[in-house]
Formats: sequence, C-alpha cells, structure tokens
Amino acid sequence: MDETLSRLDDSGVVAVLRGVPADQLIEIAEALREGGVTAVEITADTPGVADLIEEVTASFDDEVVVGTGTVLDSETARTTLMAGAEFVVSPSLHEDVIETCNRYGAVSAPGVMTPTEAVRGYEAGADFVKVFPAKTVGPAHLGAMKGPLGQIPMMPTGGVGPDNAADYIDAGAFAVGAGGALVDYDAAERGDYEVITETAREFVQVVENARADD
Ligand SMILES: O=C(O)C(=O)C[C@H](O)[C@H](O)COP(=O)(O)O
Repeated sequence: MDETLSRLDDSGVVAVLRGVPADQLIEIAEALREGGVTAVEITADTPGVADLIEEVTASFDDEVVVGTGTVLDSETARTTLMAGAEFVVSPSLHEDVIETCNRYGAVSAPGVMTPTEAVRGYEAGADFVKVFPAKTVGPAHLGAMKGPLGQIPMMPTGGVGPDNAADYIDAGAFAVGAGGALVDYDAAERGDYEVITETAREFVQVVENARADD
C-alpha cells in the first residue's frame, strides 16, 4: 500500500477543514492530533490554502498527513502539492487532477457516486475514491458498490459523524472523511480546543471498534 494511503488508513478519520481561520489552524490541527486524527485536508476554497498547507506541514513533520480538498482542477492540485500536500481529494471526478497527482507521486481521490465513476477514477490512476455526498445514499450504497468493486478503497464523506461512521466501516469503507461533525469552529473561536480533541477521540474510537468487530 502507498505510504500516504496507509497513513490515512492509520488515522481512520480524515478531517476536512473548510474555511479554517488561519490563526486557529495549528491549534485545531494539534487538537485533532491529540484526539488521534492524524490526517487533515484543507479545502482549496479556503483563503490562502497553499500557505496554510505549508504551515501545517512544517509544524507537524510526519505526525500529521496533510492534503487538499475540493480540488477541481490540475492547477490547484499542482500548487498545493508544491506547498507540501501529500494527497488531493475532489468532490467530483477529474482525470487531469488524478494525472497531475500521479506525475508528482501524490495520492488522489476523486469524488464518485456510482460504480461507473468509481471504476473510471480507479482506471485513471486514483488511489481511492471518495463516495460523496455520502449522506444522500448512506452506508448501504457504499456496501453495494464494494460488492463487485472490492479492490477499490472507498472513503465516504459528507454527513459522516461518530453516530454513523461504524455503519460505513461495516459496509467496507477503509476510512471516513468528516468536517462538520468533527471540527467545532465555535469552540475553537472560544479557545476551547479540548472539545475538538474529545470529538476526535470519540470518532476514532468508533472507527477502531468497528474495524475490530470485522
Ligand atoms: O468538497 C469536498 O472536497 C468535500 O470534502 C465536501 C465537504 O466539505 C465534506 O464532505 C465535509 O462534509 P461534512 O462532514 O458534512 O461537513
């Protein structure tokens, strides 16, 4: 398994940071790390995304694997990979983004909703697929896709939280992506980073328990 992919697998939960305030980024990443979430994706629509990626990468060395989310074009993929991103996630399928990631030895994950899209992304060289938006189809959809497509690692994102993550792992997801249910920006603004650590801890525990039950 690719090393970056295996680090995402180790984390089990990939944090999606959209619009994270620059002055809270490191504390939020540290709070997540302390709770066991060691994979963080900063979405490309966050102002100054390349600088933020560079900052987190420099602050955590190899303790936290950093990627870019919401990548819709190869220019954004390249710019953020040069800033230190090790994986690139999209809400949709872009073969040029996958190609750019492979050119630079980075992991890529297109967003897919159907078996045809999953196979197309995998054939194009993606390392795994993000089933997005997971909440509109649920774990049963992912499980049904994994039936014939067991070779394609799948990560559901969109509406995934500690209350339903186990169902996705049981259905065959190798990890889950989460933003809203994982990162409480109001708490961060109050300086209450412990809330984020606690949620991360609970979330990771749910995933680990579900894996252990398999
Ligand atoms: O565009 C992307 O690349 C995304 O990752 C879309 C969403 O930001 C995530 O799906 C997080 O969704 P929630 O966990 O429901 O907050």
